[in-house]
Formats: sequence, C-alpha cells, structure tokens
Amino acid sequence: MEAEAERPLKLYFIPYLAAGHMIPLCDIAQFFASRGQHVTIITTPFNAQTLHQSKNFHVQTFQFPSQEVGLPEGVENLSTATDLQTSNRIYMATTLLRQPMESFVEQHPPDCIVADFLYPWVHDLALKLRIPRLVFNGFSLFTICAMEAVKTHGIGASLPFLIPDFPHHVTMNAAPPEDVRRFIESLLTVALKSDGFIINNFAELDGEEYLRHYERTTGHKAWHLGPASLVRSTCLEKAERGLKSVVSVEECVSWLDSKRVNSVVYICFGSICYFPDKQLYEIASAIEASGHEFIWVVPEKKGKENESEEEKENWLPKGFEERGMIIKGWAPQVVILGHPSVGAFLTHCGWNSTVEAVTAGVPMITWPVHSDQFYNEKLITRVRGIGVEVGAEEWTFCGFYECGKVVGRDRIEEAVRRVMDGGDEAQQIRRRAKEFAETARQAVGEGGSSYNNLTALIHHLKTLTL
Ligand SMILES: O=c1ccn([C@@H]2O[C@H](COP(=O)(O)OP(=O)(O)O[C@H]3O[C@H](CO)[C@@H](O)[C@H](O)[C@H]3O)[C@@H](O)[C@H]2O)c(=O)[nH]1
Repeated sequence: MEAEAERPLKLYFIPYLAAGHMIPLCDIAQFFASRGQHVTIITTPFNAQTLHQSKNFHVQTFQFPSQEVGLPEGVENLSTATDLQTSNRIYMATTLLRQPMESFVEQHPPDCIVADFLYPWVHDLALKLRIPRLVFNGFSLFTICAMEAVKTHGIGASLPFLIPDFPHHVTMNAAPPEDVRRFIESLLTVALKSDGFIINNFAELDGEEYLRHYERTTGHKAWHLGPASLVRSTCLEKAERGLKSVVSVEECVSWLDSKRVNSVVYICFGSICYFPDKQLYEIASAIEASGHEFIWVVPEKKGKENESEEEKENWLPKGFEERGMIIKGWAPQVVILGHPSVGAFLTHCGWNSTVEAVTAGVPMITWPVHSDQFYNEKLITRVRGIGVEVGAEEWTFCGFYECGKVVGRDRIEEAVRRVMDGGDEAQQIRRRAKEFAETARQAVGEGGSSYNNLTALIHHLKTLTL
C-alpha cells in the first residue's frame, strides 16, 4: 500500500480548443508534470503542434472533424477564426469530438480527469468511471464568485447592479446577453458538482476574502495554482505559447531595448476579439493624440479578394505606423509584457492577459469586451487598484458575439494618459502593480501559496484514488 501511495497520479487534461483556454490549462498540466505526476493532454493534431516545446507530458490526439463541419484543414482552434460562422463550426466540431474522446478515456481510465467547463459531458463520464473530476474555465475566482452571486440572486438582466453579498461593493454596468448568461450559468452548475475548480491565479490576487466567500456560499473547493505563465523559465520558451508568433522575439526585444523604461503602451485584445476598422481607427487616433509609442497586436485580417493595400489599411491614420510596432497576427505577449520599456497594457481583460500583466508588474488600461472580462476589470481597477478603466460598458466584438458599438477616442486617450503621464495616481498604480508581481513570483516558488496548494491537491487526489 505504501508503494502504491508513491505511484504518480495518472492525470488526463482536456483543454478547450481556444488559445485562452488551452495555454493556461496546458501550463498547469506542466505544473503537475514537473512534480512527478503522469500527465496526458487530450487534443487535436493542429493544437498538439502548439505543445511541442515540452517533453514531460504525453499528448493523445483525435482527428478534428473538419469535413463534417465544413472547415478547411488546420482550422482547429477558436483563435484562428476571424468570423462568427467559423467560430460556430469549431464549437460544433468540439461537440463531435466527445464520442471518440469519451471512448478513449473509458478504455484507458486515469486516476483523475481535468477538463474545461465547456465540456460538461465529462461530469457523467467521471461518475461512470468513479474517478475525481476537476474543472478549469480560465476565470479568476473573483469572477466565478460574481457569476455565482448573480446566478443565485437571479439578477443581472437590468443595469446597473450591485454584486450581492460581496466582500467589496462592486457595481456592474454591463451584463451579458440573456442566452449567453443562461449558457454560462448552466455550465457553472455542472462545474459545481465536480471535485473542485482549478484557478489560474495566485490566492493573494483573488484575495483570502473571496476564497472564504466562495467556499462559504457554494460548499465547493477551489485550488489556486497560478500564474500559469510562470511555469516556464526562459523567454524563448515563453515566445512559443499558443500559436506561432509572426514576429521574432529578437525583433520585439531589440525594438523595445531602444525605448525608455515605462514609455511604451502595449495593446492587445486577446485571441478571439476582432474590432471593425472604425474601432481600430479610434484606438489609433487616441494613441496618436497621447503621444506615446506603442506595440499593437491586430488580428490578421483575411481581407476580401481584390482589396487594395489602401483599403486594407483604412483604419490607420497617416504616419501612425512610424511611432510604433504593429503586429498583424500572433505576438510573443509574455515576452513583451516582461520588458521594462512597457509602461502600460491596453487590454480586453481576458483573464490570461490580466494575470500575465500582473505577473510582469505592468499597470492596465482596461477595456472589457465580453464574458468574464467585465468582472476582471472590477478586480483590477476597483478592488486591487492596478489599472484604470476606459469606460466600456457593453459587450461588443468577439468570436461569438457582435454589436455595432464603438468606444470613442477621447475616452481611450484619457485612460492612457492617466496611467502613462506619471502623476500621483499613476505612480501609486505602478507601485501596487510591482508589489503584486513580486507576490506572484513568490506564489509559484517552493513554499509559496500556489506551490503549497499543488502539493495539497496532489496529496488530496492520492487519498481519493490510490
Ligand atoms: O498575439 C497574441 C495574443 C494572445 N496571446 C496569448 O493568448 C492568451 C489570450 O488569453 P486571454 O487574455 O485570456 O484572452 P482570450 O483569448 O480572449 O481568452 C478567452 O478565455 C479567457 C479564459 O477563460 C477569458 O478570460 C476570456 O474572456 C476569453 O475571451 C494569453 O495567454 C496571451 O498571452 C499571445 O501570446 N499572443
């Protein structure tokens, strides 16, 4: 029995096919692998290629049903979609993957299964196999608490609303469309039947008060194991997170090396948000007016056939490109954020981007677009004081939702100035951001909060299964 307890856990990880979900869950899988556990990541061939950098876990692939859903070969990740139809087809494909994945797991059962909350079917599978199941959805615990509170109290349809029973007074000015809210709430209900949530954050950023609040109001367990982006140690490895970068790390670093400390605004809206030209033009005009240099990641546009160069770039004010670096496609975000010349991050508040900025000690200019991002913004600005808001109050553009609203240049410019122009407020925000970065680093080091949580979780799973 003693020897059995020493046996590594056999763990299956099933990440959702979107960069914002895959990157952190695969990083977290590596945390387990680095502690001697036997890890298998279950995914599709194209997504498996993005995992080449590590040898300490196994990958089990299943053919992506491209033909069945009418997609070209190689489009297997939500982050490679640039229109709603493609996104819907990828979602459809993930439902078709259930059957082959399920039968593989049944034939080769693990000790525990860790799956994205967008795969609620794993609940029944784990019950059938009598194995523990952990859930990952890539959200902060703060956001999960907020969503739970909104669900329990049946609020959120009319605005503004105060999140009920919360340790802080947090007023929300944005609500999801009713059908999306119901969908997320149904997934959360299934997630709460699991053996616990895995959170890509460190406990100090969500705060003890939210951990206690969560456990008290739900009776469910949450394990802070992040920041996931700290799993790897060298820049070159970090450059390969997610999709392939269209610029080299060297090019980004040498451009940033030529700039002053804290002088550059980094702009990126994650992997599934794409703005129309008129919104890009407002951003460009605001940055131009602020006078700051920038690195701006713009999703690669497919462009219509016969579109002239001028038509393709009609969102750029004249001469604008000269004062910064525009990256069309995928950028080495973690490397950029980690460079001392970067003084602020204009972000959509996707949770990965948020926690990566915190880890780098970079203040945020917050512009939520959809999903959990509006809650993340409140944690950053109102609760932890490490960013300022642009003032976006509505769901706008992303892979599964579109509306025609545009945020005007004046609001963007004002927020950029508040963080970049070095006044008292900016200095305090920067100081707090640096303190959280230090805490993040300590959390994943030996004896830190996330490190200890992982030790406790592995022990807990062993007592349940071995
Ligand atoms: O050019 C790029 C663009 C993105 N990234 C990385 O891609 C990830 C993007 O994740 P995130 O910032 O969370 O944004 P989304 O891709 O929008 O993530 C989705 O998933 C997140 C986790 O569930 C949610 O918080 C978001 O709202 C949801 O949109 C991050 O690790 C980035 O570092 C790059 O490396 N290079």
